[in-house]
Amino acid sequence: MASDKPTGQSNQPVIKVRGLVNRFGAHVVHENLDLTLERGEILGVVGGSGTGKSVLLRSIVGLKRPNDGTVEVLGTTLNELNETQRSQIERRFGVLFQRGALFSSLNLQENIALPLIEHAKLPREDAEHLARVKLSLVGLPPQAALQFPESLSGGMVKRAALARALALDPDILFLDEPTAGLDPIGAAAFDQLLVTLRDALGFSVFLVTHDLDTLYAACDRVAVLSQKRVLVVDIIDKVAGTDDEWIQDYFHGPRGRAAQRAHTGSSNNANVQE
Ligand SMILES: Nc1ncnc2c1ncn2[C@@H]1O[C@H](COP(=O)(O)OP(=O)(O)OP(=O)(O)O)[C@@H](O)[C@H]1O
Repeated sequence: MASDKPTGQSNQPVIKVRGLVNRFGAHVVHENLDLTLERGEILGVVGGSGTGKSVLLRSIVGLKRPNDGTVEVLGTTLNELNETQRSQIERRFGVLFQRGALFSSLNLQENIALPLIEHAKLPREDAEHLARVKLSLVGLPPQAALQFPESLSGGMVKRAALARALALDPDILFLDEPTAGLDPIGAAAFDQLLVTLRDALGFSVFLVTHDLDTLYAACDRVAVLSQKRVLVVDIIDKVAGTDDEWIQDYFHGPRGRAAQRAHTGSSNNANVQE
């Protein structure tokens, strides 16, 4: 289970989604969806394929305009903002998408320096120096700075993409399937890195995942998307106990049981005997 949350400057939630509606033509993806991300927490967002996890993430970061409802971020309601105000808020986000994280024609140092040059207007030399600091923060060796994405393993690419998402010291980190495509050891190392960085830097995390190990290892709370809304959001043990077919299959199928055993260090039999 993740370690204790760091104490934030305020107890206000960092994201408040209320009454969210998203549609594509006649297809309703979200209907009156409510969700809150508390300051300093890692919130895992799960649900069956097509339940709208990515659309929810995109609605919050401003890539999809909701059809109705409000998204409040860091105390500000997004749909009341003009373009300049919106881009100021968006600078406080770090986003790591499943695909297309890095530019293949730039080495890692240049990739991570880019937002620092474009948004923070740093001179190239300073930006690249900071980029090397970020790369070491995510556990990459100094020589990785001059390597190109295609020469790296999947795990190194994810770390580099995380370094880029952290370039502007975000308040909120959005991750879409960060451990997809990683082997179990690489995925576990990424989960641990995420918790360590959150503890050290104090950001809040909105994490879309299918990875049960990530839910157990890194998330403070878990939100389940189903029936066009958030069906339940709570600590993982309570979510796993919810009376719902998808939740029971997901958390108590063979993979769910294995993930639970790996993270509690006890078997279900031991629990039954208690
Ligand atoms: N740009 C779009 N145009 C039309 N329909 C879309 C668009 N983006 C998403 N959808 C639809 O919205 C629904 C939710 O998509 P979304 O990608 O958010 O699901 P998801 O829960 O992230 O799924 P998965 O776990 O498979 O990644 C799907 O039915 C999808 O086809």
